[in-house]
Amino acid sequence: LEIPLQYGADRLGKRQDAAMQKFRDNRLGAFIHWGLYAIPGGEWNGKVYKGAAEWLKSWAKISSDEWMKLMDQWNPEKFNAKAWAKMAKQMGVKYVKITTKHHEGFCLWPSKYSKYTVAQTPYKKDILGELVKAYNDEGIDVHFYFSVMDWSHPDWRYDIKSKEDEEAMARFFEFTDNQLRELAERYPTVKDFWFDGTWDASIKKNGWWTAHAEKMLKELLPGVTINSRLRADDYGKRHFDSNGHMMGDYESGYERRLPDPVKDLKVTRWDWEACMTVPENQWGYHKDWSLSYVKTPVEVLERVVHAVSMGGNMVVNFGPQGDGDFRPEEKELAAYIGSWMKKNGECIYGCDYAGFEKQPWGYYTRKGDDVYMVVFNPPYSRHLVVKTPGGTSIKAAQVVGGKEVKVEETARNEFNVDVPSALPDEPFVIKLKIEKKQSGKTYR
Ligand SMILES: C[C@@H]1N[C@@H](c2cn(-c3ccccc3)nn2)[C@H](O)[C@@H]1O
Repeated sequence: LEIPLQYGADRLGKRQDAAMQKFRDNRLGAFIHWGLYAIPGGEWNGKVYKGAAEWLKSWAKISSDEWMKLMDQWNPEKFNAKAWAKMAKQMGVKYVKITTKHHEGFCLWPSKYSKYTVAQTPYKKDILGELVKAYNDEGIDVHFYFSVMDWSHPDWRYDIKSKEDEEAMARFFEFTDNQLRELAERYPTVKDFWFDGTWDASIKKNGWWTAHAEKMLKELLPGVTINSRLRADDYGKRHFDSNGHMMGDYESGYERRLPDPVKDLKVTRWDWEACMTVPENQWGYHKDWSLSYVKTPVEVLERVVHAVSMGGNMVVNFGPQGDGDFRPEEKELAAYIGSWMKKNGECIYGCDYAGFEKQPWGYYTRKGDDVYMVVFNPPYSRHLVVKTPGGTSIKAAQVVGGKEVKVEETARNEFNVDVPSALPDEPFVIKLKIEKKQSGKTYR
C-alpha cells in the first residue's frame, strides 16, 4: 500500500522519450570540475591539504570574503574551449558535465544574480558559453553540474531552526530559481542538470522546492534530464521517495563507487549514471597527486565498462589547472580511452545490461542480438566460460576488429569461447552472435 505524496516520484519506470534514449546511448561522459579552487590546487598559506581540492576553503577554514579574493587571479591564459572540445572528442566521450557553480559560489557564466562570476575577473568573458559552443560544435552534448549549497551566499542555511532561517532560505530559493532559469535561457542546448549540494536538512525539509525546480527546468527545456540527487520528497527522503520510487530521471548516487555485478542487479531496472575521480578523491585540480592512489587508464576503462555492463553511464572526472590547461596524466588518460574506444566503442555506445551471469574474465554488454564480452582477465585455461540464459545459444564469436574464435558447448547453457591465439596487450572485446534455441545435445 503506498502513502500519498505531493512531492514524490512523478513517473514510474524508465523514460522512453528520444532525449532520454540519447542520454542512455551516450554511456560515456566526462566531468569538468573547474573553479577558483583550481588556483590554490589544495595548498593554502604554505600548507598542502590532502582532502578534496575543491573543498580547500572548508579544510583551511577560509572565510568567503577571503576565498573570493582568488577572483582577482582568475585569468586562465591557456584556456582554449576548442582545444578542450577536441580533447573530449578524441577521448570518445558523448557528453561533458561542466561545473557551472560549485559549493564555493563562483559562477563560470556572467550571472546577473551574483557578484561572484567570471564577469568580475580579469578574464571577463563567458567561459560557460565558450565551452557549450565548442563542445556542441564537436557534436558533444553538454550537461550542467549545479551546486545548490552555496557557501558564498548570506542566505544559505544548513538547517532551518528559526523564522529567520525560513525567511533566509526563501530568499535563497528565489536566488537559485533565478540562476537556474538564467542558465536554461542563456544555454538552451543544455541537455541535463546534475544537482549537488542537496544533502543538508535545509533542503530535505523543503522537498517541495526540489520538485518545483525539476518542473521549472522541464517546462523551460522540454526533454532535459534531471538527476535523482536534486530530489527530496514530502518526508525528506532523497533519490527514492517514501514509496521506494526513484525521483528524477536517473539515479545519481554512485559517486566514486559502483554497484556490485552480482549483488546489486536491481540497478538494471532503472537508469543510473556513476561518476568517478582518477585519484582516490580529487574532483578539482590538486597540485600533488602523489598523496593518494591514482587509477591507471586501464582501471578507469574497467569502471566505464562495469557501469555499462549494468545498464548505467559513467562520467570520468577532469580537474583543469588554474591556467586553463590539463595536467599530463589527464591528457594521457583521454588519449588512452579514446584509442580504445576507436577500436571497441561499439561495446559501449548504445549498449546495456546483457542478462548473462557475471564471469571472472570481465564484463558483458549487449546491443540487440549482439552480446559483447569485454575481457580484462584472460584465464590460463585460454577458455572464456560463458553461461547463457535458458533457451539461448551462441551461434558465433569474433574478436572486435579481429578473427573468429572457436566456441564449444561444454554443458547445458555453458560454452567455452577461445581466447585469441595471439593474446592482445590490452583489454579486448569478443562479439557473440546469439540465438534463441535449445541446445542440440541432451544433458541429464
Ligand atoms: C561530484 C562531487 N560531489 C561533491 C561532494 C561530495 N560531498 C560529500 C558530502 C558529504 C558526504 C560525502 C560526500 N561533498 N561534496 C564533490 O566536491 C564533487 O563535486
